[in-house]
Amino acid sequence: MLFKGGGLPHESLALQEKLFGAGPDYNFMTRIERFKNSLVRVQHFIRCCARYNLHDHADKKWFEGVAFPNEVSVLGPHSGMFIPTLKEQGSEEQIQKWVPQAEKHQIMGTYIQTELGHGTFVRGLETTATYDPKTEEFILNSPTLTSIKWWPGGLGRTCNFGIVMALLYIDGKNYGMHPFVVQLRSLKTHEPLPGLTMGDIGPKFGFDTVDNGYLQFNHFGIPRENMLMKYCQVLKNGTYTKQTRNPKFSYGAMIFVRSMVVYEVAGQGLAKACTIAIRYSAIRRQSELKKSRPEPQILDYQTQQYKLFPLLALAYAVWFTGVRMKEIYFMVNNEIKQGHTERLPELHAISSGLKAFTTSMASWGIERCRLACGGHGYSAASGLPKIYVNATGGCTYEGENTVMLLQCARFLMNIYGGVKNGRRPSGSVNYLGERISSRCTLTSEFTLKSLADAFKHRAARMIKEASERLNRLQASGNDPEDSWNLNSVVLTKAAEAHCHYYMVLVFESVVESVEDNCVKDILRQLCQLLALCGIQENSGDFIQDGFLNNDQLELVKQKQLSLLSEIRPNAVLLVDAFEFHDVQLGSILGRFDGNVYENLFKWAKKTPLNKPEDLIHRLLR
Ligand SMILES: CCCCCCCC/C=C\CCCCCCC/C=C/C(=O)SCCNC(=O)CCNC(=O)[C@H](O)C(C)(C)COP(=O)(O)OP(=O)(O)OC[C@H]1O[C@@H](n2cnc3c(N)ncnc32)[C@H](O)[C@@H]1OP(=O)(O)O
Ligand SMILES: Cc1cc2nc3c(=O)[nH]c(=O)nc-3n(C[C@H](O)[C@H](O)[C@H](O)COP(=O)(O)OP(=O)(O)OC[C@H]3O[C@@H](n4cnc5c(N)ncnc54)[C@H](O)[C@@H]3O)c2cc1C
Repeated sequence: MLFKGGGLPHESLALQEKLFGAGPDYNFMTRIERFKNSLVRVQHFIRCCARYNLHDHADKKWFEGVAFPNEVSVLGPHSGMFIPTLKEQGSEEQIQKWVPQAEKHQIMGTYIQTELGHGTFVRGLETTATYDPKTEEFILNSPTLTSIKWWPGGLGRTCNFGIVMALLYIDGKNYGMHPFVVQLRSLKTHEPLPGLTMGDIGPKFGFDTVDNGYLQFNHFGIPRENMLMKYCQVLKNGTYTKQTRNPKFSYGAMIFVRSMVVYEVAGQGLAKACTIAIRYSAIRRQSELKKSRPEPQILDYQTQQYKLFPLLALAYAVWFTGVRMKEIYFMVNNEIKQGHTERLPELHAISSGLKAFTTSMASWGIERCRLACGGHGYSAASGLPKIYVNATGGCTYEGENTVMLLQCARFLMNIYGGVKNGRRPSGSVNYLGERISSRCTLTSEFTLKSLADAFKHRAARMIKEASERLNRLQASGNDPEDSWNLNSVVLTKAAEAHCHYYMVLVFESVVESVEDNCVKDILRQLCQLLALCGIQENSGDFIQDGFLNNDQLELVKQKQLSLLSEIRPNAVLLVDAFEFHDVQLGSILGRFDGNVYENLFKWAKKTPLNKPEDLIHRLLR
């Protein structure tokens, strides 16, 4: 009950739906079959929403977790980007017009921003929306090959609507990127509307159940009322008006998804991978520890614990950080709605930084879990390849991770510069205004406070050094842009150090808030392990300025190893506590009942390659 709160009843309802629990095995399907199967599930999910009166997004999420295990469906871009953008950027009238239809799935939409030539550099996008006051229409056009929209999820075959990000032109003047609601397909025939060339972009690393698509506009007209007009308006006569506002408000959909990805993608993905690898390691026996004794569970090898328990600690840390990130998003977004925009830069920085930091760590961690399962980890039956290919997409979509770290670093440099000029920082960066002790307080007790302080010291020092290096590069004659580029590796490392500290701090605060002493002790061990592994893996950062000495580093190593044995008795319980149902894991290795071998054998017998009458059989005969 540490995690799920009120979600379980909905999950149980979803598990009762035969269509979600059974059906053909994903691993034996072609891409087209996977896509079709997902669409059937989408339709059933929509029926369930009506039947069980599921309106609240959180309630729907429990259903989605069962209906689309370890994959993204076309509902992801629809409910995660299309509807939120309508709500956030639309006028009251526009919200009334489109949101109810979208929530009832009468129209299906996606978020259409990226182009063949540009994804990261949003200001480089080329699609144009030119206002014609005579017809009171915007004419959408793709003027170049590189301006063809490319990637939006659901665009290829499914969606009949989309929010298109395009450059607004009035009277030859470019007003920058704006969002437009565009009907893409006929609501009767589902055919693309005339003036649109569109389709699926082809097979990908993962995301088989999503039809990521392309879209080329050939002077395609849409009504004036279809520009989302909460913040900017184009009047009938072509007059452009805008509220005093931050121009980055139109990037709001990206902040929203980045904030959600920490928990939904990184936290869930890594927790599932750890569940599979740790349960399997308790079932699998191999070699011998002592002569003439039964083969031990592989989880009893220290090296196996060293591979998996830090990842378990990381899974808990990312999970807690993801929950905190969501809370912060909704809190700051409410402030923004009431006109208080002061914390937008911080929200942008922390959501960009954590999205990048946690998806990279989770992606690396899921692959480590797969390796820790030996040969069977390489089989699709482990469920780990599917978890990996879908979760690792999070390193790229919603802002490529290096670019996102640099956005976080940009904010850190601004804050640090402000501190030098006497400004007091607050929120997630308030430590940059503190006098940071240069003396390490770590002792063999390894209190969570002393561990968090070590990460604080590292982040503050690396931010300071990145800032000073930037100034030196400029002082030696480089212009600001070249100085930034020449410093960008150092900047990304400073941003990572900031995010790492933030994650340790969140974990520490969760441990402190737990009342049950037994649970508190176990979580404290995990938090210690997370921090100690972070110190060891980045030991250079901690010893470079003499903060940590060799003796302390030796203590770190010793404590890390002793924690492995302390965590071992609770390891399986700690993954069971994530409460993933077998349907959600999609893994034979991670089955709750532990019947791994019997089911691997059954599964292999079902593989299509074993069917007697097929082309291969004829060729081999
Ligand atoms: C209620 C629960 C609901 C749960 C719903 C579930 C949600 C989903 C959960 C899981 C998702 C799984 C499914 C996902 C499916 C995948 C969908 C994928 C979609 C996409 O990928 S959409 C396309 C995304 N594209 C990008 O992210 C592009 C990345 N690039 C950029 O963001 C920007 O171009 C940039 C930030 C790299 C640079 O922008 P720009 O050049 O314009 O700006 P700069 O000159 O660098 O900076 C200027 C200034 O602005 C600040 N800034 C930049 N961005 C923002 C922002 N977004 N907000 C606020 N401020 C911003 C920047 O820091 C600078 O500030 P200073 O001048 O330094 O002060
Ligand atoms: C699974 C998936 C789903 C997606 N869904 C959608 C969707 O629904 N809607 C949509 O509009 N888009 C979608 N996208 C597109 C996605 O948002 C972009 O691919 C992403 O923003 C990265 O942009 P890019 O492809 O231009 O990468 P690039 O910017 O070309 O990145 C390539 C390399 O260049 C580096 N680089 C680029 N710029 C800089 C810089 N300024 N400084 C340092 N290094 C830099 C990057 O770090 C990276 O190593 C999706 C992508 C994927 C993979």
